Amino acid sequence: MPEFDTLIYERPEPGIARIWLNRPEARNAQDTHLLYELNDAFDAAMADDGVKVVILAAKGPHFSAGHDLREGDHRAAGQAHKRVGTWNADNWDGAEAYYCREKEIYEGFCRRWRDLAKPTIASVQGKVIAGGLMLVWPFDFVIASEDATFQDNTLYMGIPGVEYFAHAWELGIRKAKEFLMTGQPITAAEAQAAGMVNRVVSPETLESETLAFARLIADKPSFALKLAKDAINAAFHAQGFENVQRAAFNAHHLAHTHYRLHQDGSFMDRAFAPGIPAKPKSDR
Ligand SMILES: C/C=C/C(=O)SCCNC(=O)CCNC(=O)[C@H](O)C(C)(C)COP(=O)(O)OP(=O)(O)OC[C@H]1O[C@@H](n2cnc3c(N)ncnc32)[C@H](O)[C@@H]1OP(=O)(O)O
Repeated sequence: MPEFDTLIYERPEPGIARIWLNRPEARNAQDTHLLYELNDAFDAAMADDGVKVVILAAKGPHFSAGHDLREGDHRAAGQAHKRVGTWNADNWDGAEAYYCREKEIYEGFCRRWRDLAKPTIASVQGKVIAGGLMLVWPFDFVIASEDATFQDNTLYMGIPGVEYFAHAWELGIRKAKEFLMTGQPITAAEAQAAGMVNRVVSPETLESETLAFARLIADKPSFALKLAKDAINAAFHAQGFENVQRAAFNAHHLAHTHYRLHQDGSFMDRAFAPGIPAKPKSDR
């Protein structure tokens, strides 16, 4: 099995791969290393002909607390990975490198994961906050425990939503506006009613119910699964998701730049508005 620092990769049953986010001590906050490892883990599952469906689950009480707010040095993190493809990853004096880094590890990975060639299932408990949504929304199915809540609190930071801007597709236009502009969490039951979650199960049965759901997928022919997924994902394109995503990502970075300019003029590593504490709480 592939080995990772921040993930556990396993094959619990024939046809099924399961990736665990494994930073419970940081509530599965996503640092750069975790995101690149997660991308590599999905690659491993795609390359394995024995895998027909992939589960993304999380260790600990909460699925994900979003971006790692302690990873202050984006410059070092970006340069350490240096996969920022066709963009200039070194120009940190303006907006370019910051934009390009987020384009790759947030928007880019999410769009890629949404279109992975095999079906994917997010298995979710506890809190899913801001960037945590980007480890749920790109995947084909969401099985949520009754205690799961979902929240985009980025407006508190002066940012108009997480980088993967699927709110309207996940919740519908009116609920998406409420979700985004009030910044309040919604429950698993509310998320299911809005169409964002497939099934809500008890915390005790989340793992077994997710596996049972995965079996329903894994007993189908892999090529038919691939074709079905691609056909339904074509709806994103037909509905203009790509254009909305581009516009929203650019607005996201306009907001980053706005707040950086409004602080003390030092550019990088001050992504968040004054008043957001080093360890923000979701109710702020
Ligand atoms: C565009 C922006 C996108 C984003 O995603 S920005 C990030 C948005 N996320 C948040 O605002 C969530 C912040 N975290 C919380 O609100 C809480 O945490 C939780 C509700 C998720 C969990 O609360 P509890 O179970 O009481 O744990 P705890 O004592 O607050 O945290 C345990 C350890 O986890 C670290 N941690 C939590 N969230 C993050 C994070 N987002 N980035 C980095 N570390 C995080 C803490 O610092 C602490 O660590 P230590 O035990 O060493 O003090």
